[in-house]
Amino acid sequence: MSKKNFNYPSKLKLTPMLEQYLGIKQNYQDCLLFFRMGDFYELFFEDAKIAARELQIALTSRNPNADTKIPMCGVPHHAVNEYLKKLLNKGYKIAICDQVEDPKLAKKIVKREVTKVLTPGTVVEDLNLESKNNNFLVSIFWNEKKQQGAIAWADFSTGFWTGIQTSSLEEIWQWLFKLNPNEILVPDNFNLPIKNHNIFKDKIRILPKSSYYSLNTGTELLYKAEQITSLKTLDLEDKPELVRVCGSILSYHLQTQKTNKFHLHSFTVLNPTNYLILDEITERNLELFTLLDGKKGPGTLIYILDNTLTPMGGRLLKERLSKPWRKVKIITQHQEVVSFFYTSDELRNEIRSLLNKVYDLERLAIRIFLSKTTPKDLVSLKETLTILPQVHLLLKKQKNIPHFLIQNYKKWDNLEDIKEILEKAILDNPSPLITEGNIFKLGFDKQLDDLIDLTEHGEQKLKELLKKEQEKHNIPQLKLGYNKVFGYYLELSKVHKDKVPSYFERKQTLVNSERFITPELKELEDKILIASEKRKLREYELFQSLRDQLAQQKDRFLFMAKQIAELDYWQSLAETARKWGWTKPEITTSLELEIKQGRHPSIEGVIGKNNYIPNDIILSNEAKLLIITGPNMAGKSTILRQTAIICILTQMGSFVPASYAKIGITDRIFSRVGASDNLAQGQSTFMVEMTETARILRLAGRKSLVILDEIGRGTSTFDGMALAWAVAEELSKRQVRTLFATHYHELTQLEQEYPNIRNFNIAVKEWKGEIIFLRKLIPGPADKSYGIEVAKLAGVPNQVIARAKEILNALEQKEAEIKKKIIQKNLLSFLPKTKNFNQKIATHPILEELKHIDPNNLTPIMALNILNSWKQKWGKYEN
Ligand SMILES: Nc1ncnc2c1ncn2[C@@H]1O[C@H](COP(=O)(O)OP(=O)(O)OP(=O)(O)O)[C@@H](O)[C@H]1O
Repeated sequence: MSKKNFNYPSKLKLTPMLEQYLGIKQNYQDCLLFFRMGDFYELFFEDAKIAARELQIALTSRNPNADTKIPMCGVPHHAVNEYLKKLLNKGYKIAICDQVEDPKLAKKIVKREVTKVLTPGTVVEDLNLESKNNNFLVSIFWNEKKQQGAIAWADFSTGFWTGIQTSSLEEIWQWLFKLNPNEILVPDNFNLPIKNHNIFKDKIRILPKSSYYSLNTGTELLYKAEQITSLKTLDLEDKPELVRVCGSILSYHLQTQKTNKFHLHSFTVLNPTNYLILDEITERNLELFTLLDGKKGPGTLIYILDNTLTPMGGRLLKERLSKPWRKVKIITQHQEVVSFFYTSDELRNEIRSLLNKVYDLERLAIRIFLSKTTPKDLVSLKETLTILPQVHLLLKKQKNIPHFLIQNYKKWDNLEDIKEILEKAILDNPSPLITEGNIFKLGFDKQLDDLIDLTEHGEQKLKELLKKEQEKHNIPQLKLGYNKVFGYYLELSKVHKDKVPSYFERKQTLVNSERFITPELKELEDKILIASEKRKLREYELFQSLRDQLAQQKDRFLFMAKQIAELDYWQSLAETARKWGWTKPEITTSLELEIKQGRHPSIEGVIGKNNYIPNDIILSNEAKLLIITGPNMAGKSTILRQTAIICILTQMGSFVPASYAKIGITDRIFSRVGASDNLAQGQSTFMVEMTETARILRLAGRKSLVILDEIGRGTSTFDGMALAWAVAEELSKRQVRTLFATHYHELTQLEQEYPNIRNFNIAVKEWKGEIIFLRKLIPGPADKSYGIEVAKLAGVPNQVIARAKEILNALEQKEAEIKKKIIQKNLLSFLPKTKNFNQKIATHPILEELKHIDPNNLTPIMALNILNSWKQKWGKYEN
């Protein structure tokens, strides 16, 4: 929503309240202004129309009888969060304008100020935050002249932020799609397709480049926020575009958080070479977080993988799944710890039952620091802190702990001092609001104790005073009363007039009695009447001071939040491995990949352990590119995806769904799987397919893993096949580890020409005219397509199936025969040879060995041994 010039009807007669409203609204034109009036937040003019429509609440008018009406709607203040949540989800920016003085003390009109600005990408309150998801705000900058740009992203609710500078605009888009942020900041000169991009249009905030993206302001803000004196400290001295985007995020921080306190962690420049790069398309194709149709839940990898119990652990798991490691040392360190938790079910169960009671320490710490915490937050903090020492003790008791885990828990800080304060201070079930009192326990503060005593025992104290006066002057007839005019009074019948002491001040004379007050009674009355207000005020003061005290401990809280997240991550991977019978993979720096009895975890999760048929896959120097053929529905895509998923899991330090796996580290995984059109971006299905293929061919290297599913099928047979053929050749020549599923049977001839290409197919059986899927990957090409049989299975009517068969027969006999002759028999002989193919690589190792064997000098035993070694090496591809 952007309203540059806020207009209101000029004929409007302005009341002081409206004048105040308009004065404030001028500065928040791009926000919906929630204006506090008594127990309601009201919205006026255009804001009211939008809110009424979006929130489905009644639109009324402030001055129903006037000529020029003011549209208005409102929501009760105690339910405001629900409404805010809805508007944030729809991408609105909201300014909350509160009454900042006591209305009773206000001389004319109560003072109001905007106390916070909420935007979808910057909220830190528990509003629309999903506990196990990060809430990213992204900022982008592109310097057209230098052809250089940067992207940075921050989660204000956890303090995490990072970014990269790059000379590739495409890389910026990749990150943007992958992060799928809730809000995107861009400078006003940003003349790129993003502006028109349907997907992100509601999330974009266009900011003035000169102020938000200035290099000087960016540098100054970074100095202030990170408390540094040189950009070198953050490795930013040679990254001006990144400094600009960081600056824009910090400026936005100032604007929205309404505080000069920066709470983001130390900025780290992201180094992509540390990670296995999975672009957004690959994440989507492999259904890591969402299904292809965008839904979450069963069928996604995260659904199977996530056995975390804390929000921090859940977020960490997602982060690592989207960015697994690339360094063997790091992976094995984590793998050892996962193994440790895997082997002891008892320990894991105990840890799990403790972690289950831990709250979101990370977000609690940030809310405390930003003074946005509630009494309930402090109860959650207290409960979390009671768990920490128990987890610590449990870990300390264990034997044979991996060194990496010891390092982790040695630095453990149980935060016992904070726990003690909270235990003394906060009630177990405090009031949800900080202004309502009823937050603190007795014994925490003497002044508050007196006030609580008065509010809760005032009546008793009055009775005690009465008794004292009765006994002192021997007038048991003295009574206590109350009326609105005098408040509390002492009453005595006229009969005992002579017993009235001199300090009793007469207030009223009735027919038979007289009413008095005493200085002591007056003082007690004042105390009682204002004690309740005073108590609220005192509790508010105490809460603020406790919050400030806790805010200073932010780094300790965040450190422990990290420890807990890490622990939760390990136990979760161990739990998943146990649940699904996964094994620990071997990791190597070679380019090999060997998976025995591999399964697709998400499909297995849906169809059940017993219904999944495992498969072996070997990629080696001699089998770098596997051409996988087989009928529709046989399981080609599944095997492609499961191989990629097993690599990803390995590099997260996880166990994998296989009986054995040896995985050579991968730097990038590329996928071209299935039809995904991007009509929103104005591209056809075939165009998307080719754009993705082009990207793979540009970026894939020997350490990458490429999975290609039926490329070229979106165009005419010859065009498509020619493209698929050429792409396979290219990847084979570049020795990129590739799984290539295709329906073009002609491609299986590539095996004869390229020594690192191998044919595989997924076996099916025909039985009484029906097709039975065996789901087994076996060497060699598939014999036929079975397209019509699969169509029959899908319920295509019998008459259509029968007719299709007729047509197929005819085609096969006549035209198809001619084609077959040309394509299948002679294709290799008449296709032009490719250039620059390295013959040395192309030679099959067996042939290479044969060259050096002299049969005349071989004994039968030696010959048998050689044969045996070949059998061991090459005989794996048996049926
Ligand atoms: N190994 C397996 N064990 C059990 N079920 C499997 C296995 N592999 C695949 N399936 C089941 O078969 C379905 C189809 O598999 P998949 O999509 O991989 O086939 P495909 O050969 O790629 O088909 P198409 O060529 O039509 O795209 C999967 O959704 C899954 O339910």
